[in-house]
Amino acid sequence: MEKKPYVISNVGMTLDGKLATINNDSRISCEEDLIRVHKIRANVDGIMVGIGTVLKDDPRLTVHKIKSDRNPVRIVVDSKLRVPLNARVLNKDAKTIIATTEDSDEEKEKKIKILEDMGIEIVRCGRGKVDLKKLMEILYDKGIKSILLEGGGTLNWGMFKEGLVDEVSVYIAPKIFGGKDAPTYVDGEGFKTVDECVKLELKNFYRLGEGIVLEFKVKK
Ligand SMILES: NC(=O)C1=CN([C@@H]2O[C@H](COP(=O)(O)OP(=O)(O)OC[C@H]3O[C@@H](n4cnc5c(N)ncnc54)[C@H](O)[C@@H]3O)[C@@H](O)[C@H]2O)C=CC1
Ligand SMILES: Nc1nc(O)c(N)c(N[C@@H]2O[C@H](COP(=O)(O)O)[C@@H](O)[C@H]2O)n1
Repeated sequence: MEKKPYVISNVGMTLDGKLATINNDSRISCEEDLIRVHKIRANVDGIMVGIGTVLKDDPRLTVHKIKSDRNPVRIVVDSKLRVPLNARVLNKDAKTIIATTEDSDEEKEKKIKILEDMGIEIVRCGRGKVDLKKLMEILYDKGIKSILLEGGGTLNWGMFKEGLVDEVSVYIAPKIFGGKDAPTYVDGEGFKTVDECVKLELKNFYRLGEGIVLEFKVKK
């Protein structure tokens, strides 16, 4: 696939690979790591999350831990258009694109109109769930050449499965959350065999605050 943004997947996870506790407490990264993430945010064209993350964390998705004169475009992948109208990701601090499906009903069309009146751009691709490959092409054509993918586990799975991630950086905190239903770095259905899995090449690792950062390139 030629026309796609360069995608960096980043999370803060526990040693057991969790993104949050079973009660959705996702405070994993130390302050030093959040500053590292905001340095990446300041250098990409877009920050992308799934609607699950918006509903659970109500993130701002701006550069607010370091000084920066620009905010990337915020991209929310939201098949059923569940985004609350008072979500912080819809505020005026940065441009926001909501990616949803081409499926249509009266209620959805009404909500699209409200969101567009609020200045939110709506991109429609796919049926049932957002077609992530098509979305990448559309975003590239809009000038978004690099994206920081910030989860959660369901969207991460979709992006890895489609081969759309180029680089991985993870912060591993010295914590163990446990819980088979706690969100992990990559959820979804999972690959059935080792042959199918995503293969990575370790590029760098270092101590940061109380934890460790690992950086990989995705083998294509
Ligand atoms: N520690 C960390 O670094 C982070 C933690 N989190 C945590 O992750 C959890 C949220 O994760 P999830 O519930 O998995 O939600 P998610 O943020 O991955 O969003 C999933 C949603 O994405 C949408 N979607 C549309 N098309 C899709 C496609 N083709 N493939 C995949 N998804 C598609 C669907 O509407 C789906 O419900 C929260 O507990 C949050 O706190 C989230 C981000 C980072
Ligand atoms: N890197 C990282 N470490 C953690 O411990 C986290 N919980 C997250 N969460 C991601 O950051 C978003 C919050 O962004 P704002 O500070 O509100 O701008 C959250 O929605 C997750 O995508 N990340």
